[in-house]
Amino acid sequence: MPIDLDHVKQVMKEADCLYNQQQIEAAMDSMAADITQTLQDSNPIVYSVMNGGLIIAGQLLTRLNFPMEVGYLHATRYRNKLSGGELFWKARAEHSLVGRSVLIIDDILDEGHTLAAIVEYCRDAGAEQVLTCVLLDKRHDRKAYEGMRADFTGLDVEDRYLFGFGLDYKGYWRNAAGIYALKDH
Ligand SMILES: O=P(O)(O)OC[C@H]1O[C@H](OP(=O)(O)OP(=O)(O)O)[C@H](O)[C@@H]1O
Ligand SMILES: Nc1nc2[nH]cnc2c(=O)[nH]1
Repeated sequence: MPIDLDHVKQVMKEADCLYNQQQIEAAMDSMAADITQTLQDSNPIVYSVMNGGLIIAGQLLTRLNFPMEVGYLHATRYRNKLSGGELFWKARAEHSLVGRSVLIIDDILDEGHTLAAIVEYCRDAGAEQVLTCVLLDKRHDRKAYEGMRADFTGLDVEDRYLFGFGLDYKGYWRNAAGIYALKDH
């Protein structure tokens, strides 16, 4: 069934803006400095996790001024729904990961099952080190394992359904230049 675009627009009107573009840019500057310090001499392969990682990866990568290869992985467990299910792989790595440093960039660490599975996949494929970077870490106690954190985190965020800056509401608003929380969620 096609989605009602008036509903999509209404969702944005009623949403709460949790972080604006300026705040996100400051967080990306800070992450870029930390990533540079850690990875600048390691010739990493940097993967964006599609689809949500697209915007943050694009904007973060231009802040990193050292040699790297860039690609994407595509794994999803929400599939435009508001709650997650089993992880479904759509595209795996094209490079050999043997002996390499790998940086995974995604929009959010929520329960963490997506990132945990991707890290395990890269390690199994022979990567020497696998580091993770997320714009957002959702605060709650439902993580895949206790104390789970990414190696680089932009902003902590409250436990609500979010969209914007890569995150979708039913496939829409990934393009929004801020982080928004759905009304009453
Ligand atoms: O920490 P988790 O609870 O596993 O959730 C985080 C994942 O959920 C979203 O992806 P989604 O499956 O919605 O696919 P998408 O990136 O195409 O929106 C997001 O981009 C992360 O990859
Ligand atoms: N759009 C969206 N995708 C998610 N994947 C995991 N958590 C979220 C969330 O809050 N919003």
